[in-house]
Parts: sequence; C-alpha cells; structure tokens
Amino acid sequence: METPVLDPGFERSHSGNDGRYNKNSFMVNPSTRSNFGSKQLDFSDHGDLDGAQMKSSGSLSRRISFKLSLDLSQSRRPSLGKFGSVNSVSALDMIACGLDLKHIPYYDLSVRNLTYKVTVKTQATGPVRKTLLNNISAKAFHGQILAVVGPSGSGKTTFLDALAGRISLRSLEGAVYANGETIDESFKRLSGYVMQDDALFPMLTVRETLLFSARLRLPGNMAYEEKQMRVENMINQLGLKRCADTRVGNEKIRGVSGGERRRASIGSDLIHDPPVLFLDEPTSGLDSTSALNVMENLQTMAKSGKRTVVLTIHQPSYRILETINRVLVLARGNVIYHGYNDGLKQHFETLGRTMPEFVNVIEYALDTIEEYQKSPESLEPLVNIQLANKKAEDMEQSITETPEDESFQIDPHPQYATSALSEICVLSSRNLRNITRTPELFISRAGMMLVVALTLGTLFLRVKMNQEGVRQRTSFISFTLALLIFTSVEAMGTFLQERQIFIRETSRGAYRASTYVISGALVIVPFLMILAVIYSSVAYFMVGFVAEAGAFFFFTFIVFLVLLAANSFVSFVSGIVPNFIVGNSLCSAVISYFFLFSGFFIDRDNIPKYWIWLHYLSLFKYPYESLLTNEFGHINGFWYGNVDSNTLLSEFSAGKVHQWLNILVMVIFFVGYRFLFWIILKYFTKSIRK
Ligand SMILES: Nc1ncnc2c1ncn2[C@@H]1O[C@H](COP(=O)(O)OP(=O)(O)OP(=O)(O)O)[C@@H](O)[C@H]1O
Repeated sequence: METPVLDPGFERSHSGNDGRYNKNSFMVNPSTRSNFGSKQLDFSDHGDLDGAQMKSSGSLSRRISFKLSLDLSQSRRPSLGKFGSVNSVSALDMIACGLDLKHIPYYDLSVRNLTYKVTVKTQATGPVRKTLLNNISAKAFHGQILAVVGPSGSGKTTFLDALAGRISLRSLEGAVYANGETIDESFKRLSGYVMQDDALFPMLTVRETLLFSARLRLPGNMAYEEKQMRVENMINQLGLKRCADTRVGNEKIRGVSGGERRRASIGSDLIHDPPVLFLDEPTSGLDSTSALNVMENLQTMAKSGKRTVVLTIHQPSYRILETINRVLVLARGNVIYHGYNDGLKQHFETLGRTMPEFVNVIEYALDTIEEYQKSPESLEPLVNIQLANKKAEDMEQSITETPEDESFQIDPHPQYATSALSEICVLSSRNLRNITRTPELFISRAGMMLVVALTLGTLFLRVKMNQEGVRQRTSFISFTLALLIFTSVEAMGTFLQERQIFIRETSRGAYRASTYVISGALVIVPFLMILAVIYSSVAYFMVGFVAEAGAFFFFTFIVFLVLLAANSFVSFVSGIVPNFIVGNSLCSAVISYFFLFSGFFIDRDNIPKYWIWLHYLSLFKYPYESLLTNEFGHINGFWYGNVDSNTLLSEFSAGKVHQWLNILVMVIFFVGYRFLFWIILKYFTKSIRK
C-alpha cells in the first residue's frame, strides 16, 4: 500500500468553525491529490472491498480528511460541535464547480454492542422489560449504502432511530461512533433523516419545496443564486425535472406521483448535502420502477458525494439489491448477518444450507429466518453463528485499530445554518405562499364574518337609546365576542396539519421553534386585521353604535385584538393535543368557561371568590368591558329613567375600566399564549424515543 504524501506546510490547526472537517484535518498538496486519492482514500467505487482492505482504509479515513482551499468553503458551515461542520465544501458545490470529489469530508459509522430495552405493561405479569435491539454491532461506510433488512417487527426502524439520534442516548446501552467518536446532539445536524411519511406542504411545487428547504438549511451568507443552483442540481440528481413545477399534493390534493413525492421528500431533507443520510423505508409504497429509481438516485448520491447512507428496506428486488453495498439482517432485534451482500450466501452455507441458484439472497435470508423462528430451537443457531463471526472480526480489529483520541470539544450551543431573522423571513414567505394557494380558507371565513355581520345588523338594526336598546347592545357585544373567539378554533387545523413537517424539519435542526412561532404570528396578523375591518364596518353602523370615528376605530381595534388573542390561544392548545377532535373539544370547553365567566351572564361582584380567577383569565372579560365602555362611555345623558352611562357601566362591573390596561392584557394574551406554544414546541414536541 502506498503512503499518502501530505504536504506538512499545509497542516492545519484543529478548532473553530471555518469549515474544517475534524481536528485531524490536513490540506492536500494538489499535486499529490490524484496519486493517493484514487488508491487509498476513494472507497466509493469499492463496494466489494474485502474486510481487511476496508478496515485499513476505514482507519485511515478516521485519521485523515482533506479540505480544499476554496473561498466558498469559508464560514459557510455552522459549527457542529465535535463533528465539525456539515461539509467544508459540499458535494454539490463541488459538482457545480466541476471540482474533484475526492476531497469531500466523510463519516464512517460504527455501532458497538447496541442494546435498547423498553418497559411494556402486560396484563398478566405487569411491567416487563422488552429488548428491541440486542447487542448489535454494525458498520456503515461512506460512499456506500447499508441496508437494514429483516422480517416485520425485527427492529429495523428502531435500529435506524438509534443510529440517527432519535432515541435518547440515556436509554441505549453500547455506543454509536462516527469516525471513531461517540455521537452526540451535534451529530444530528450533520445527518439527514428521511422519515417514512412524506410530510411536505401539498400546495407547494417540488421546486418551491426544495428551494424553501435550501433557504432554511443552507448558510445565510450563501448567495440566493447559489441556493437556486443547488436546488436545480438536486432536481436533476433525483430525476424530478419533469415535475419540478407541479404541486406536491397529497391524498386529497392532486399532485406529483407517489415516487416523485418520495424523491421530493428525500431531496428536501438532503438539500444541505449532509454527509450521513438515514432513510426509513425510502421505497415503501412505490412501484418497482419508482423504487429502483429512488435507490439508484441514492446510490449515485452515496458514490458521488461520499455520503454514508443507511436505510431500512422490505424485501429488496434483485435489481435494488445491486444498488446496496452492505446489509444488516435483523430478526427480533438480533443481528443475523452483517457484511457485504455477496457474503450472505456463504454465511448461510456455514449453517449447512445451500442456497438455490437464481434466488434473491435477501428473500432467501428472510425465508430462512422464518423457518428458524418456527423451529423449536428458534433463532439461536443463526444468532450464534453471527456472534462467532463477530468475535473473529473483533479480534482482527483490535490488532489493526489504534485507540481514539477522546479530547474533542463538544459545542454546547450547536448553531443553525442561518440567522433567526432570515428564518423568520423564509418561514413567513412559505406560510404566505401556502395561505395564498388556499384562498378558499380565508375567503370562507371572511364570507362567514360578513354574513354574520349582516344578520346581526338586521336583527339589531338601529338599536334605540332605551332599556331594550341597552340590553340589545350588551347582547350584540357578547355575541360578537363569542363569534370571534369560537370561530378561531378552525386555526387549529393549520398547526396539526403542519406538525409532522415541523417535527421532520426541526428534528434535524432546520430552524428554531421560536422563529416558527413568530413567523406564524406575523403572517396571520394582516388576515385577522382584514376580518376585523370587514366585520366592524358592516355590523357597527347597521346596529347603530355611537357614530364617532374614534369609537368605531376603537371597536375595530378591539375586535382585531380579540382575534389575535384567540388565535394564539388556539395555537397553544394545538400544541398540546394529539388531534383535531381532542383539540376542538378542549378548546370549545375552555372557551365556554371563559364565556361563562366573562361578566355577561354573572356580574363580577356576584361570582364566588373561588371562581374569580377564571373571570380574570377569561379571554372575554377584557374586550367585553372595553366595548361596553366604548359604547356607553361615549353617550352622555340618560338611557332610560334616571339611568345614565356611569350607572350602566357600574351595573356591568365595568365602572372603573382602564382601556389601556385592558389593551395591554389582550396583548399579553396574544404574546403569552404564543410563548406557551413555543415552550410546547421546543421542549415537548420531539420525535425522540425514550
Ligand atoms: N415503544 C415501544 N414499546 C414496545 N414495543 C415497541 C416499541 N416500539 C417498537 N416496539 C416493538 O419493537 C419491535 C421492532 O419495531 P420496529 O418498528 O423497529 O420494527 P421494524 O422491523 O421496523 O418493523 P416493520 O418492518 O414492520 O416496520 C416491534 O415488535 C414493535 O412492536
């Protein structure tokens, strides 16, 4: 084996976030690049390397990485703790610049003795520990695809989740290493995870989906044109050119085909070109051609970008098998085989079995597992054979491997790709695009407000200044508030629909929960303002409220604040409920209580002391008192008998209303519920298993 020639003059220091791969980075003397690049460091074309070769290459890859002296590599990548930045120069950047791909940083993963147990409650025995992963050891190399296969329930997804940091590290025994370093939170940010469900916005086109993802996940200081170029490259790479401007769609909305949606989903999770990719069943639900297409794309991405691809798959066809380099066969959480595809046949031969010719080796493995599972000795012989092989491999490894350096610094504050402000802009523009693509939602609510305003306007037409007029005014105000607050519940659907997308995007650090909350609030403001104006300008004058500009604008402003506060409250509830049915019931129940304690049905003075807190928490109390004061406070003189405005207001417990204080409380409701929503999203809406 030739020794790589490193130019000592190019040796680099190891800290900082300037795009370095890891602390053992060296700069390659360009004149020597091709010499050793092809002979020792480029494994991407060596899916059939034998174990010994791979081991020596693997250990070399941990020790040496290369970084190209390119301007575009500098300060693009966020710091990723001990794993350095995502890429110093991404594969796609390099392709776009026509540069040599042999110098892309890469990661080799290894799993040692990974065990994962959960506690399950059974009726017969009470809580028992169930082993979902049992002492699993495996490796995934860059430039290759490792496929996790096995019968249903064998632990494929669980294994992928453990590797991808989707299971709390505290719950796992054993360890997962990336280039010999144990993984931590920062590792998540440099890996992409494609879930089984394609959680995408149905109203965006494929190109828009990828572009929004690029704007969120690529560094803020990268030019917009470059991001667009990255998107076009991804579209070409994934074969999405023909449908790039078609809406993604879903089960209800016509859009791209299932295979194209799958590829769009893969593209949006991989647009930032993560060096490690995890995919859960990327071919599920696809016809054989689309499935092969997806796998070929992944193979190209793995090879050309030196990415490490780990995926789960059900019964891959013969042609799909050719796109996979290594397999990990699991059964009931145990490793049955781990290694290169062509070793599988030989592996089963050690059991004294002969695999028939022209049989798909994975199908054969699954059939064999099934057979053993049904036999009295169960999986034991299969597990023992694998354990014996592993022992031999471990011994070999202990001779060739040197101990790892454990002195890496973990960055306690892993950064996001772009600034909070930029995230707010991108998320707001995405929200806006989604809203404008579904105008019927806003139009129907605006139409409903108009119809109700007209109905109330005719019902309470030109109310008089007498006792009946007073009753009608208070009824109109309380009904208006009930209408505004109860109908806000429909906003819950938005977040519940988006929740999977939010989890998918934020689980890999695409953006902050706070910017998601802020952008959601910002985008809704103009729409709620329009609703407030529509309702007030029709109902206010038809009912015949005090004809003063100031009073009208104040009424409209309060209606707007009520809509804002109610929207925030509903957002908060949507964060804590599992689905719309529960959310709708909860919201309706709580809002009904708020209404009951508003002061309309029972005066504040008559509410029992132990219930008074509900009066002060009520979303109705403050606008109700403000609107009463706005109406009655503007009219001097007697309403009926010797009852003047002051008497009326004190009767409604609104005698000493400070309008600015009420406004402040409503603003606090608006901000406070959003804040609680943020807490829920940040700390409780996680896709991590315990
Ligand atoms: N939280 C849990 N509590 C108890 N058992 C669990 C839990 N999560 C998963 N399991 C069980 O662990 C086993 C492995 O599940 P996993 O989803 O990893 O299997 P899989 O191989 O991906 O299955 P499939 O191919 O059907 O998707 C299953 O038997 C499943 O029922």
